[in-house]
Amino acid sequence: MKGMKRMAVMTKVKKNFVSPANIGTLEPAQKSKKVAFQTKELNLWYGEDHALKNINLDIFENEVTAIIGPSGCGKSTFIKTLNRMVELIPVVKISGDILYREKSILNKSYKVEDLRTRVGMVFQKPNPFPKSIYENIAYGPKIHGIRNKKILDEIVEKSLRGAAIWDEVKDRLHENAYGLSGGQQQRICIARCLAIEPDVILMDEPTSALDPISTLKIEELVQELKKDFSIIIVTHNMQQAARISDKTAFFLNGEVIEFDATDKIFSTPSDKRTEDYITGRFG
Ligand SMILES: Nc1ncnc2c1ncn2[C@@H]1O[C@H](COP(=O)(O)OP(=O)(O)OP(=O)(O)O)[C@@H](O)[C@H]1O
Repeated sequence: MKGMKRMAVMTKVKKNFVSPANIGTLEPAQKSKKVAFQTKELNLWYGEDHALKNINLDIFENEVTAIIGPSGCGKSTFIKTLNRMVELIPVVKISGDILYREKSILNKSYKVEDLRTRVGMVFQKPNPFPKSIYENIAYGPKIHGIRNKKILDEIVEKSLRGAAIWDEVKDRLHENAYGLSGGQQQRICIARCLAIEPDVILMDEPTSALDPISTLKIEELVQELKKDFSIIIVTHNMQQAARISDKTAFFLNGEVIEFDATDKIFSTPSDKRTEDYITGRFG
């Protein structure tokens, strides 16, 4: 299975947390990184409401990209365009383009099912299925036709290890996931996402419903996961963006005001509006 190596790396959740003082020190490898997503003059309307305006962003692989901005500025809308979830809303109109691994996902011939196996999503509120922990993780692979119990067992273990929750649940795999704490449920949702072996993980405020310790665990996990995945995280928490992201995009009224290395955004932003937002003068 091609995820074996990837999963082996993911089993170690390191504790070498990036402190705000040394964030964003971009390694030389950065220059050779590939672009996972690229949006070109992306516009989106909900009926008459122009929610995204001329968005041009490059999302690099093996990086954490934080999307910040005040409520209603289009952050969730933006990430939901990347897995085409937004098109479930009938009034939505889109112009421009979104390239995933250099192919237009807005092209009618691009199958949304293919996209969703490459681009996983974790939501604000943990949303496990009302099933056992095991079934939550095995669900996606089963849908993709994997029936062999031994292979499913391996995927479940690797995914739970990858989401840094194996040790906590290994003895209760057949208990209902609803019996776990909110923070554990969120890591189950991340494990469920890993089980389909995505390439990109979209996270929409994944820690906003969690206590500080669970939040820290998810933040550490994100740092570990970026070795194998590209992560895009919407957050209202400035410290979180500063702690865990490599790049930050500041959205305001549907526009990207500034997109840069996170240390630059948080130390010397180019735009006064970015500075006002990150220093809490508005939003
Ligand atoms: N399903 C929808 N139908 C119509 N308008 C919508 C819909 N979803 C979002 N909008 C509008 O699009 C704009 C952007 O909303 P979005 O949820 O993307 O913002 P956000 O930055 O994620 O906000 P928050 O931080 O509060 O979650 C808002 O004006 C919102 O009212």
